[in-house]
Amino acid sequence: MHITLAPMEGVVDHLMRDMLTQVGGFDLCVTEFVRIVEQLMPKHVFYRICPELNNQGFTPNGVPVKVQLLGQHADWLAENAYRAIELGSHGVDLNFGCPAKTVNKSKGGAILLREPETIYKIVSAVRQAVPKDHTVSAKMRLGFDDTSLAIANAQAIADAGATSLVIHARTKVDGYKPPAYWDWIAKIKQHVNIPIVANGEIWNAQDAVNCQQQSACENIMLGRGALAMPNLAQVIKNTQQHMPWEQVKALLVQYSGYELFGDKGKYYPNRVKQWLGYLSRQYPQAEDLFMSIRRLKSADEILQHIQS
Ligand SMILES: Cc1cc2nc3c(=O)[nH]c(=O)nc-3n(C[C@H](O)[C@H](O)[C@H](O)COP(=O)(O)O)c2cc1C
Repeated sequence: MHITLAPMEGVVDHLMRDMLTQVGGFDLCVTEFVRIVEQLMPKHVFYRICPELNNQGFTPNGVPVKVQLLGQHADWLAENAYRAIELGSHGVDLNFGCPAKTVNKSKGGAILLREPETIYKIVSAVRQAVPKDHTVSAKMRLGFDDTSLAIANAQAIADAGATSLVIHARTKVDGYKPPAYWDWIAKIKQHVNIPIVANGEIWNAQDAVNCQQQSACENIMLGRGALAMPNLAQVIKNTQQHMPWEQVKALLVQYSGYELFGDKGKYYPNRVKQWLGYLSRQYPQAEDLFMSIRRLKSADEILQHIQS
């Protein structure tokens, strides 16, 4: 079984990737998306989203990292994909799943699932630009409004030459509301001939087994579940016990003590809060901590509070 750590804008940054891959069980990470407009993005944008590019695209303990791109302009996505590879990304991933209004308004993310032909154009252009020895993967939801184009979109991605496809088994309209429709992935799988990775709503080992069975996929991607239980990949792969709270707290201190964006540090307390929100699903102590820091604004105050 191959387990990928999901891209999660606003919380799965390079430090989170470092911590979770050290805890172990992950074979691949995908970055938060780089939003591509009509330009070749400056190199510093790629290094900011993916500092692992300074380490040949690996996390400190050697797990490969793949840069994710989001946008609607095939040619610009292709140029930027080439740049990501040149800088050291292990393949590139294309985001056809983001539900954010701002992103969808500018025709990026899940809204493209209304237009399989545009998706085909994007994936083909990127495939042509990226050297053959690098993978081009895509990540999609089951659709925007409904599942009527799910198979057409997956076929467009496969026909355009993508190496693999991650399917988050819900439509944009479903949002993040349970359940995830894993059986839909199995349906799609019958119509495409590239490897598929199943994603959505895996919170424990039993969910992983159910997902694998219903989706007919061996390989999975973990997002919120891995934030709620930092050793979830190990629980699933190597039947580890759940990580005790004391260990989780040590990771929290590490994460909280890190000035992620330097002078743009205002983003950083939000990341800690967001992570605590996910941890609250598994650890009551996290919920208490979240309640006590939720009004705090500065990184220092939050760190002191978490350490106390
Ligand atoms: C806060 C948040 C940010 C996300 N950011 C991204 C992103 O940048 N790119 C992407 O493809 N998916 C993104 N996703 C979707 C996740 O990668 C994943 O598909 C989704 O959370 C379902 O998996 P899960 O149930 O394991 O969390 C995001 C999800 C959340 C909750």
